[in-house]
Amino acid sequence: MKIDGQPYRTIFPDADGVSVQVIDQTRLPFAFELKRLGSMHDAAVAIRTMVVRGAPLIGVAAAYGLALGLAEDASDAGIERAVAFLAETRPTAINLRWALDRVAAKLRTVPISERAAFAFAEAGHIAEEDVESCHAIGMHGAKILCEIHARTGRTVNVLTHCNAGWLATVDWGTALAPIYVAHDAGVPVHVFVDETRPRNQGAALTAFELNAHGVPHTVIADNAGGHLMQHGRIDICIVGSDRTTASGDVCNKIGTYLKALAASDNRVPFYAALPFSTIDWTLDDGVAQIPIEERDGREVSHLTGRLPDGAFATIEVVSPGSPVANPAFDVTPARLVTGIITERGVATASADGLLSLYPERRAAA
Ligand SMILES: CSC[C@@H](O)[C@@H](O)C(=O)COP(=O)(O)O
Repeated sequence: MKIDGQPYRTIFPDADGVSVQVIDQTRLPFAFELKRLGSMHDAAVAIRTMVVRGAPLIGVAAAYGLALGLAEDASDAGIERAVAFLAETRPTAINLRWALDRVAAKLRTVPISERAAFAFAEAGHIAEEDVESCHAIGMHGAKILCEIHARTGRTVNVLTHCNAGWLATVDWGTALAPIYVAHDAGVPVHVFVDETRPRNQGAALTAFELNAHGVPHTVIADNAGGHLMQHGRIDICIVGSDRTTASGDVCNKIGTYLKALAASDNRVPFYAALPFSTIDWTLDDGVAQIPIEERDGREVSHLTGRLPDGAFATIEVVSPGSPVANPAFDVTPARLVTGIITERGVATASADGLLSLYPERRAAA
């Protein structure tokens, strides 16, 4: 994706060859700044504080974090310690654990002196694969948008929640990739962007991306989606996922479930777009089994933004002393999901649907 005409990825190796650069997402949309991650500790802090966020991106960041950790201690015990340390930075997105396990498994047969460099290269491979997967998701998902346009003959109105765009991945995005592909192909698309309280990833990040790419969009309060659906103003919902069960339950940013309920009530198709690295084949009941991250209540009680003089400021918005709770994700059961868009195509949200795209998982299932 391009910012002011210059192509960017959200994470890339630094010119020094031993560290990585990331786009600092805590500064967007008001400042576009890069941040250097030079150690495993830097990577862990960046993931925890959401300098980098979005399931596929934190997987890649964790893989680079592991490589940086091995530069300090590449022993078997060092690998285990680094994996445990990075894995607990954010509990819900399975991509993080998946990326760490993939790198760690390959490292076992690599001589200790070569492990850090091997892991750094492997993190790069994961990043490349993510770009390919997300582009393929875009191609498959764009067909659905083209069909809607062909049927209705007018602009396709998409509702999305949180940020599942290129900022949440290495490039392209998941839920937004079909929108970019369709828009670039000349299909008229307009996106209703849920602001996505408490951290406002929709208002800040999705709107920033769509602006940068010239995709028509409108930011709405989180509670507006149901009303728009009742009045026929949404043709399709597309969201991302942080963890998808083998049975097709989709865990995504808090509030996604309510959008799926409204979509079901109004017969609006509801799709989740995700790469294979987001599927947790060990789970079959998302509500019961997926760990939901509980974040700091300050994200609910306070808001950060820009003052008229350009300075960043954090203000309190909740009655002082009132308790707050901040579950960061919720689970949308498969029965509310029309389809799952992956790099291999579109499947029904069910065990059979996912296995039809990933037949190699049949034996394990
Ligand atoms: C392609 S990203 C899918 C999800 O990671 C995205 O929708 C989301 O919920 C991100 O949550 P975040 O808490 O900002 O990391």
